[in-house]
Parts: sequence; structure tokens; C-alpha cells
Amino acid sequence: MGLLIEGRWQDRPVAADSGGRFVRAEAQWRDRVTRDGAPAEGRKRGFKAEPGRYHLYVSLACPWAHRTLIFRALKKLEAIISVSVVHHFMGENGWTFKAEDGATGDTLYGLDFLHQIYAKADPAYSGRASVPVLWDKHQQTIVNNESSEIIRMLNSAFDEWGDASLDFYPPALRAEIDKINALVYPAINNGVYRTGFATTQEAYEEAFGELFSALDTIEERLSKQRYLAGERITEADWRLFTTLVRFDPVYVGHFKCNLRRIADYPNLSNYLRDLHRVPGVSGTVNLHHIKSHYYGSHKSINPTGIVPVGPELDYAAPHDRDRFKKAA
Ligand SMILES: N[C@@H](CCC(=O)N[C@@H](CS)C(=O)NCC(=O)O)C(=O)O
Repeated sequence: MGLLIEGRWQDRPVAADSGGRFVRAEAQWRDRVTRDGAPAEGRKRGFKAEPGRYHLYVSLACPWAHRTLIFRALKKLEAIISVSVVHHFMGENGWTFKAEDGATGDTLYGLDFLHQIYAKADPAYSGRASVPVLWDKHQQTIVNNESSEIIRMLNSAFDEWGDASLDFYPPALRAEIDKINALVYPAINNGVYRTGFATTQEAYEEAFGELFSALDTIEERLSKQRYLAGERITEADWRLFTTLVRFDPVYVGHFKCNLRRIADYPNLSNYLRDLHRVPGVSGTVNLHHIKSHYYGSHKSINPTGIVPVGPELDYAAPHDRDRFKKAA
């Protein structure tokens, strides 16, 4: 772990507040790619959607970066937006471009570390060097490093070349999706990190309680309908999926989220397998990178770096979700 201070890399531990609660830094690059290239409201820089112009820097281990890979696959943007995959080990230099074990290296510039990409965009940048990064090859700069915004761009800005028939944030469901995200993000997506990176018993138990209470709420919702917002898959489902798929292999043990496994929730576990079966999705799930990254990189939680062999998992097993209505 570490961060850039005025363009220089410094190794630093995970941030916590005085009560031992994990503190997530806000992403700092927040511009948008738009169909016409006009800047988003309140922003100065505009980026026009064009095939071949943009690049994603991702980790296959990271749930936030995973969202962007799912949208790229489902919206059929593989030939439009290129990708570099960092190595799963994140040590004192942060994410690296060591091109081994399923990592691609930096396919644009051949750099060694992800923080060099941030410094290339702004030599005086101070902040984290996180994935995902949406990179503009023309202007050689970062457009955006906030996954929730990158997936919205992938959902619609590139529809001239991608699958325009799929909309994961349809106007009629936006209020509902926003409501679900407002529960799932703090309590589940970020909740597993708040649980795992807590440095006091009190902070751990607070996050743990919120996490399982939110999972119980979602389990109940999924006992009545196929997807989180009803009969069709939306952004809210993909945002939950990337946490669920990591839950039993990593968060239960490594982050001590062990009241129940996803496998113990009948609806959540079947729902997880249902989403995993959507064509294009299983190819974005890399359990080797996921397990190796968390158990291998977070030395404050797992000093030996030993990666557990289990649990047995079969996300490709049949599911029972066809009992619910699904939109055509
Ligand atoms: N808000 C960001 C969070 C991204 C994030 O925290 N990524 C992690 C990997 S899972 C990372 O790169 N951490 C390295 C760091 O923060 O130094 C997003 O959703 O895009």
C-alpha cells in the first residue's frame, strides 16, 4: 500500500480514523466520456467517445475494477476499449505491471508501476494510485478513477459501437437502483473492507453488524423477485455481484466476515450463480487473482501471506432462479 505525494511514491499503511474505522479515500479524477465530448456538469475537461481511444487499467482481484470489466464485456466493448491487467500482488510499490501469472503488464507504455500512470497524468498528483483507471490515449491522461462513474459511461456513451440494446441504468428504474446502491455500497461493498480493515473491536463489530443486517435485507428481497430492482438485471446487481463472488473465498476468512457464508443464504447463493451464468460474466471472474491478492498483499491482516486452498466453490452449478419472472 502507499500513495503519491506531489508525484512521489510513499509506502503507507491502510488509513483508519481515531476509532479504528477504515477510511476510504475519495477518487480524484472525475471527468466523463460523453457521446458528443462535452464536459459533464461542473467539469472543465470533455472527452468524446471514440473507438480505440480509451484504455482501462484494472486488477482482476479488485471488486471495483471488476465492475468495469463486466460492463465492458456485456456491452460488447472489448474491441473498443483496451485493457491492461496489473499483477495480483500489491506490495510496497502498490500495483505493479509485472507481466506474470495472468497479468498483462502496461500494454501502453511498458511502465513498471501503476503509480507511474497517475504521475504521467499529473506529475504533481497527491493521492492514491487505485484501480480502475479509465485512460485517454489521445490526451495521455486519466479521465476517471471512480468505478461507479466508469460503469455509467460504459453503459451508454459508447452505444454507437457497443450493444445499445442493453441498459443497466434505465430511466424508469433509476430511483430504485439509487436506493439499492445506497444500502449495498456502505454496508456490503465497502462494508467488507470496513469489517476487515477495522483496527478496533468496536469498529469491527459495528461494520460486521451492518454488513450482515444488509445481507439479510437483500436475502429477503431476493426471496420475492429475481433481481434487486425487479425483473431485469441492472447496475445494482453487477455492483453487488463483484462483492458476493469474493465473499466465501476471501471475505469470510480474510476479512472476518464470518457470521454466515453466501452459501448459507438460499436466495443470495442461487442469485450469485444466476448472475455468474450470464454470458460473458464468468470470463471476468479470476479466483486465483482474487485469493492471491487479498491473502498475499495485506500483511497487516495475514502476515505469512499464506493463501488458503479452500473453500470448494462451484459458481457454475445450477440455480433455482427461473422460478421468478424475468423481463424479456
Ligand atoms: N472508489 C474507487 C475505489 C477503488 C479501490 O479502492 N481500488 C483498490 C483495489 S480493490 C485499490 O486500487 N487500492 C489501492 C490503493 O488505494 O492504494 C472505485 O470504486 O473505483
